[in-house]
Amino acid sequence: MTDASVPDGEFEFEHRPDTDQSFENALVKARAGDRLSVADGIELMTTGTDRPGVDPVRKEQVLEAADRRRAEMVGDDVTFVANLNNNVTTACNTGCLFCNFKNTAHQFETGYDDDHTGFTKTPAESRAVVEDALDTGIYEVTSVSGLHPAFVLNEEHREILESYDNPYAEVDYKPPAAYDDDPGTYVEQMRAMSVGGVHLHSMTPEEAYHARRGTDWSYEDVYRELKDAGLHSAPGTAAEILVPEVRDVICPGKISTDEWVAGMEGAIAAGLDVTATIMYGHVENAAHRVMHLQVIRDLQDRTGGITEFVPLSFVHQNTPLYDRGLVTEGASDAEDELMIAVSRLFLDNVENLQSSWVKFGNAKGLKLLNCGANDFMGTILSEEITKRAGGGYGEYRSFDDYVEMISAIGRPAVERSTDYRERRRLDPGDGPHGPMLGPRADGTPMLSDRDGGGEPAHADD
Ligand SMILES: C[S@@+](CC[C@H](N)C(=O)[O-])C[C@H]1O[C@@H](n2cnc3c(N)ncnc32)[C@H](O)[C@@H]1O
Ligand SMILES: Nc1c(NC[C@H](O)[C@H](O)[C@H](O)CO)[nH]c(=O)[nH]c1=O
Ligand SMILES: N[C@@H](Cc1ccc(O)cc1)C(=O)O
Ligand code: SF4
Repeated sequence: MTDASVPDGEFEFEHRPDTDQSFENALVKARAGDRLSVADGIELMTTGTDRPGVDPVRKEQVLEAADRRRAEMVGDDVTFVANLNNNVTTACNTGCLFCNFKNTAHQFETGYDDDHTGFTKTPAESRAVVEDALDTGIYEVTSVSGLHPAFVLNEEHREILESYDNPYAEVDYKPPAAYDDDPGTYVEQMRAMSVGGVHLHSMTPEEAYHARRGTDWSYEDVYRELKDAGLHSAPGTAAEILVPEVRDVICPGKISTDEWVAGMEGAIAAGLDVTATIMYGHVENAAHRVMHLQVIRDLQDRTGGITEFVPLSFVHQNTPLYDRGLVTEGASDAEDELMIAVSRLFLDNVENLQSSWVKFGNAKGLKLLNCGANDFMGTILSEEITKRAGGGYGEYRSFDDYVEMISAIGRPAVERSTDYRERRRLDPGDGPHGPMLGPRADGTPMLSDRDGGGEPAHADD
């Protein structure tokens, strides 16, 4: 398999999917549950490096092996969480070429005239959003945001940044007075969102980097302070592809692979669970995907702190990568299936593998639950990242949608906590369904008057 979405001859990567392993050997190891090498993983991801394109028979063999491994590792339950996404701000100067979530920060400055689609919430506004959602029964709030130049960890951090001669140029800092809306400090946002016993899942390694920029503070210290302010676990986005030659193309302004790993280790050392992600289907090839999986597996060997792995399929429509002709499309169905399957087979130390209905839609999202995935994400209630990138699968799934879809593939539907330790099996014959694990949840359907977003909630759509 080549990197199909890349226009011919565009990138001369050092790492290419050629190996000295054979597909058959790799498949034998995968079926036996032996630990796979990167060369093995590349064979499975490509269905053989000795032939062009995906071989449909071999692909089915890989998917079947992964589905079996899923059943052995975690059983048949399909889990999901009652959660809310709350993005604090879209202001960001990092300039990732795959991202249309952000708006450059100067557009938020007082006196900027042209219209823009961005927003910044004060801590009080964030709290109000979480408060409302708590009444619907959510267990978790997930909060990921742009790196607003006025955002700082705490007042001590602000003083340090203000002591620079030219803080905007040197450490991407401008005081709140320069902007229409003030995000406050990260600590204030954590305090605001961790209201009423909700589980707060926030602060990606990229955001943690921003929360310590211009200081010599460790990631562990920063995450400890955030934890004291109410943070419970950290999302492992900003991972994208953890191979430098790919980051150089798609996100040259972002933290490096090593920095991402250091951030995750800091969060885990501070006592937080973390998730891990890969964002694939753009300029990278199958070798990069498997190299990324090895970074994750090594991190998990050292820490055991990763609760789930989330393959995020690149949504290309409204992104600079697409506009500039650097990619022509996202991943194919076969690439999505193999990404999930090889993640299950390669990551022998990560229990939970998420199928993201936001990225894949219902039909493919369900299919992937038979290719190695065991988790079907969360209700989320609102979504900005995929929507702004041009994705059309909506912003919400109800518990009834979940039970209907998961039952349709013959699997038990299970409400979970963020850390997967609390679980509640739902009885398909006993609807209407609502959450029970959240601090204010009592089984009432979350938003009974809303539909499932951008597409009907049928397993066969
Ligand atoms: C939008 S950022 C917000 C948090 C923070 N700024 C960061 O970079 O971690 C969260 C993640 O969304 C994902 N993302 C952004 N644009 C995407 C796209 N077009 N398709 C798929 N995933 C995307 C990336 O994996 C990114 O790390
Ligand atoms: N895959 C996507 C997620 N996943 C995160 C989950 O919703 C949940 O927060 C996590 O499993 C921890 O419990 N969130 C998105 O907004 N978009 C996705 O594509
Ligand atoms: N916010 C990310 C997805 C995500 C969030 C939290 C996680 O723990 C994992 C993945 C996106 O939509 O692209
Ligand atoms: S992915 Fe995150 S860091 Fe990169 S531009 Fe988007 S919001 Fe900013």
